[in-house]
Amino acid sequence: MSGISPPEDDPFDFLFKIILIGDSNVGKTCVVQRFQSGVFSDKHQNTIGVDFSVRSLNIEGKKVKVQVWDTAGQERFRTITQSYYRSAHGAIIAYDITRRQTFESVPHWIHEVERYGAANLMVMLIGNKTDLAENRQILFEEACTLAEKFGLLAVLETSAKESRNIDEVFLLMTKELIARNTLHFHKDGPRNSFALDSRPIVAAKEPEKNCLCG
Ligand SMILES: Nc1nc2c(ncn2[C@@H]2O[C@H](COP(=O)(O)OP(=O)(O)OP(=O)(O)O)[C@@H](O)[C@H]2O)c(=O)[nH]1
Ligand SMILES: [Mg+2]
Repeated sequence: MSGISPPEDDPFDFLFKIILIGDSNVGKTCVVQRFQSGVFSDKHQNTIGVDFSVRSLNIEGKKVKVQVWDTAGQERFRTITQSYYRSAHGAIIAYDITRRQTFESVPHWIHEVERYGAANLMVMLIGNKTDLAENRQILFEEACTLAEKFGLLAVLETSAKESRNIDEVFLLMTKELIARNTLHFHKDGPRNSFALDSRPIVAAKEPEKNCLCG
């Protein structure tokens, strides 16, 4: 496990904590690495517990700090990972488009989010490994149906290997979090303090974004 403490002189307008969950080996760590440093490594190591990374984005003139909590998919780490749900603002559930079993686990992950996450936690779904399309076992439409059924924000298909849709995932989530004004950075408060707005999040229809959900 590794930790991040933002330096004192690193101001930001928004801070969002996004937890990445899903079965083991779907590519969560590779997605985060691609987002954070633009690299993909075939060298595989299962995540132990939770790994933290951070990236700053500039969105419409606002400095947005995105903390990503990359969790272990393996069952034996479940108790550790569950303890991180509560303070996350967004959750990304990942499955592997070439392994149906990982898609069938998605309702389980949604249940985990409902059980351990905050009431207004924003949830989106990603189907990773689109570079292996010849081995595809889940159609995009199927994922959309599931996302709609559970009222998720969006579905995007990604490839960490070929860098497809990776930034888009985090941008979509972050923009929605800003748009719904869920988090207000208290410039006059203690360093890096924040408060959640009490307004409930209502999923917006955004068919033009190719997500078909909400
Ligand atoms: N072809 C392909 N392989 C990928 C992609 N993303 C990840 N992989 C491979 O899938 C395997 C698992 O990737 P990880 O990122 O470690 O999976 P994880 O979901 O973090 O697994 P846990 O940490 O155990 O939960 C590795 O061998 C990666 O190289 C992708 O987009 N395309
Ligand atoms: Mg991992």
